[in-house]
Amino acid sequence: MADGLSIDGLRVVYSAGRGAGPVVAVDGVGLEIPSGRITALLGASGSGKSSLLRAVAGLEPVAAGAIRWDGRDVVATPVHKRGFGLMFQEGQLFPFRDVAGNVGYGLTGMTRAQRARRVAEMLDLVGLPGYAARPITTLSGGQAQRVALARALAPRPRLLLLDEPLSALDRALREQLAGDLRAILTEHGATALYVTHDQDEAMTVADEVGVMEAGRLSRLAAPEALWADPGSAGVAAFLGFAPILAREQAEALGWGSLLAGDRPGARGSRLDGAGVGLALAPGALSIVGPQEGGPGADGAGTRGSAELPGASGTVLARRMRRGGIEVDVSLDVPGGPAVVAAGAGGGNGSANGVGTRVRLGLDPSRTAIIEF
Ligand SMILES: Nc1ncnc2c1ncn2[C@@H]1O[C@H](COP(=O)(O)OP(=O)(O)OP(=O)(O)O)[C@@H](O)[C@H]1O
Repeated sequence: MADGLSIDGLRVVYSAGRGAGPVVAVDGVGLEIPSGRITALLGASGSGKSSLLRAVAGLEPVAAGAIRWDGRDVVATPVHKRGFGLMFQEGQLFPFRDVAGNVGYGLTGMTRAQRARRVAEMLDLVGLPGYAARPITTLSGGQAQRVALARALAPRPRLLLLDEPLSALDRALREQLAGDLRAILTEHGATALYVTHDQDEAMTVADEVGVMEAGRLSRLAAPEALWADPGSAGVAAFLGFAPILAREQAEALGWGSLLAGDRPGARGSRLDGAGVGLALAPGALSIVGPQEGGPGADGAGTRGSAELPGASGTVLARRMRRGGIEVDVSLDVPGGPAVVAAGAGGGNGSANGVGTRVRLGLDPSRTAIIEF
């Protein structure tokens, strides 16, 4: 008997109203979350992430399939008897209670002293010691979400369901809280299903990340494995891989060896057919010098890596991104130019301004093989 959450062939179907056909929001998903592990679900808007989480919570009816905890089907169990904790985008704290009143809300069958002890323990865990008497209305957005997390964890739920818990916060806070959240959940030994559309957040928080497309779970893997092998063009595009070069294009650029089966992370069985391509992850390309033979080119530093040749293109645009200069380059590939983003390193930009011809190097570790 499997420990933890086990979902099998889950379907969630909505009726879309008069005249319209039903909407299949979750279409035959299987997923296991072993006890003590955190799984995040990523996917475009409307891919079915929230519907899946809500069905597990008991908030949406299940059209088909099973949801089991420790091997026992909970589909017929009402929401409040599943023993699952919930946390949403807006913490939905009770504004008329103070912090302690919110965190202690679900703690039944305890003496007042026991409850106060548990509340204090939870506030320590989420980094808000001493906040028990604070009115909810005086909290910042980040503090409110920490209180919401403390409230969700306080009754020791066997599974914690988090739906976009950080989406209402600004980027810097989201990044910090995502790291804190992982530490808190792991310290607490929590089993969790975490829904988000932010891939950095998913990869920071979770042990395994699933990508949903149109109601189906396309891929489920540990973050590094997902980056090394996104599996399909759809998942790769969702993660930000661009472009995905066809085999002929990769070969014409001199990068065909990266499609070889003995590459770490590559799945050999894929490589027999012609229908494979090379997907470039963000940061895979960077300018290594002016185009060979062009003005100022001396041949040095024009190779992409020890084994790979570089590729030439024309700079179309430049921008500042996360402290570095990034350029859009129109890369000469068979079948027409492909516009790619590449790092330009430091410098004042006179060497690689808009319109100049440059040579791009490829970091082979930031590429993946895709099956079409
Ligand atoms: N109550 C509802 N009635 C009818 N259709 C619904 C209902 N809730 C969701 N849907 C539809 O089900 C599909 C999946 O929606 P869902 O909210 O699960 O996706 P999501 O991946 O969580 O999206 P988002 O990131 O935008 O929240 C969408 O097509 C949506 O329009």
